Amino acid sequence: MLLTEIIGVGSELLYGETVDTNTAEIARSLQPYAVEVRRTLRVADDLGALTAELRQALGHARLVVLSGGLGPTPDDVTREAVAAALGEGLEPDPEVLRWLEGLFAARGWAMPEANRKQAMKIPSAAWLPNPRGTAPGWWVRRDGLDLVALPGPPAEWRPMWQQLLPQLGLPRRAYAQKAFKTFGLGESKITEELGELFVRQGPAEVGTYAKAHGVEVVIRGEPEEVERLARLIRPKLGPAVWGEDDATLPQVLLHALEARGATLATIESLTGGLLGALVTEVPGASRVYLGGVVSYSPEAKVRYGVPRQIVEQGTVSESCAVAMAEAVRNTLGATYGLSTTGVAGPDELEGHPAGTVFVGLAGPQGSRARRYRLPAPSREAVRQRAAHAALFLLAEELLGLGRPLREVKG
Ligand SMILES: NC(=O)c1ccc[n+]([C@@H]2O[C@H](COP(=O)(O)O)[C@@H](O)[C@H]2O)c1
Repeated sequence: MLLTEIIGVGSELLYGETVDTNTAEIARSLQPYAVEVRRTLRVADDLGALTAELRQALGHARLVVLSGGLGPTPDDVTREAVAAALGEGLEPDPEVLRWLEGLFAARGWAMPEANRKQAMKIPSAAWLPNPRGTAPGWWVRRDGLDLVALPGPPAEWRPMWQQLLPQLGLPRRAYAQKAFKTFGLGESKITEELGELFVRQGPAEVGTYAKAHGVEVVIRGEPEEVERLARLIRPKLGPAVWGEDDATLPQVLLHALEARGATLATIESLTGGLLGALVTEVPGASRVYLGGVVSYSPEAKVRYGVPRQIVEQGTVSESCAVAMAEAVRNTLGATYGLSTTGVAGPDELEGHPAGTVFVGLAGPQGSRARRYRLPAPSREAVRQRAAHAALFLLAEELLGLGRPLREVKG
C-alpha cells in the first residue's frame, strides 16, 4: 500500500477556532485507491514546525497532501516549508505574476505587494490553477514522491483536487460502500444486535455513526464482502431502516407522501422553522408541502387555532402537540399536520427541563403525539433533534418504521 500523509496547515486549526474538515474530506476522497493514510495532522503556521513535520512525512510517505498556508500574508509559510524540506529554492514565475495582477485589475485594484509571494515556486513543482482564489497550488513529483499543496478554503481546493486526483495515477482498489440509515435504535443496541457482523477489520469494515437523523450503519471495503455483509445486516436492522446510501429523511418522506397523493403542513414552536426548512430542502417539495407556521408564543398558538384552554394548561404537553397538528391540518386542508413543542433550553419551561419535546401528528387515522426527553448539550442540538423527531413520527405513519429490533426475525 502506498503510504500517505495529509496535513492541515494553520494555527486556527490548533486553537479550535476552525475545525479541520479538509484532512477528513481528502482522506475520504482517497478511499477508492490502494493507499494507506498513515497519519493526518494539523500544524501551526510556523516555518520550523511545518518543515520538520514535512521532513518526517517525506521520510516514509509517497503521497503527501497539504491544505492551507498558501495565502499572501507572512504567516502563510507552506511554500517556504516545502522548499526547505525538499532543499529547493523559491523563484517568482512571471506568468503567474501576470495572472495574479490580472485578477486584481479585473476588480479595479492594484495588486498588493504581499500577493507577489503567491507567484513563488520551486523548480520541481507544477502549478495547480485555482479557479476561485488567488492562491494557486503546487504539485511536486520527484524521486517517486508526490507532494500536493492546496489552499485552505474548501471551495477553492475541492475543484483543484478533483481535477488532479485522477492525474496522480494512484493504484485503484476494489472499493464499495453501503449505508443503512436507521431510526429509533441507539449505537450500542445496534452493535449488540449485529454481534459478530460488526467487523472492524478485514476486507470490509462496519461502522456506526450517530446523527440527528438517526444512527447510520456503514459498511465499506471490498465490494464482494460489502455485499455479503449488507445482505446479512439489512434484515437484522429490519423496519428500523428508513433509507440507504445518499437518501435523506425528508426526501424519503416526501416521496412516500407523493406516492399516496397526500399533503403535509407543519406548525412549529421550539424548532422555529427548522422542520419547514428540512422539508423544503428537497427539490419538488412543493408537490406535497402546503406550508407551515411558527407559533412561538402561547397567543400565536391560539391565533392559529389551538384551543385557548389547552394552551393555558401548558404548551409543553402532549395535548398541545396534538392540538397544534390538528389546527394546522384543518387550516391548510392538508392530509397530515405535524407539530413540535418543547424546551430547547438552557432553562426549564413550565417546569419541564431542557430537552423535553413533544411532537404531534394529525392525519386521516386520527391524532397522536410522542414525548421525548432528549439530551440537551445545546439549544441547537435539541432543536435539530426535535425537528427530526417530528419527521420520525411521520415516518412511522407512512413507512411503518420504528418497531423494536427484537420483533425482527432475520
Ligand atoms: N412551546 C414551545 O415549544 C416553546 C415556545 C417558545 C419558547 N420555548 C422554549 O422556552 C425557552 C425560552 O425561550 P427563548 O430562549 O426563545 O426566550 C426555550 O427553552 C425555548 O425552547 C418553547
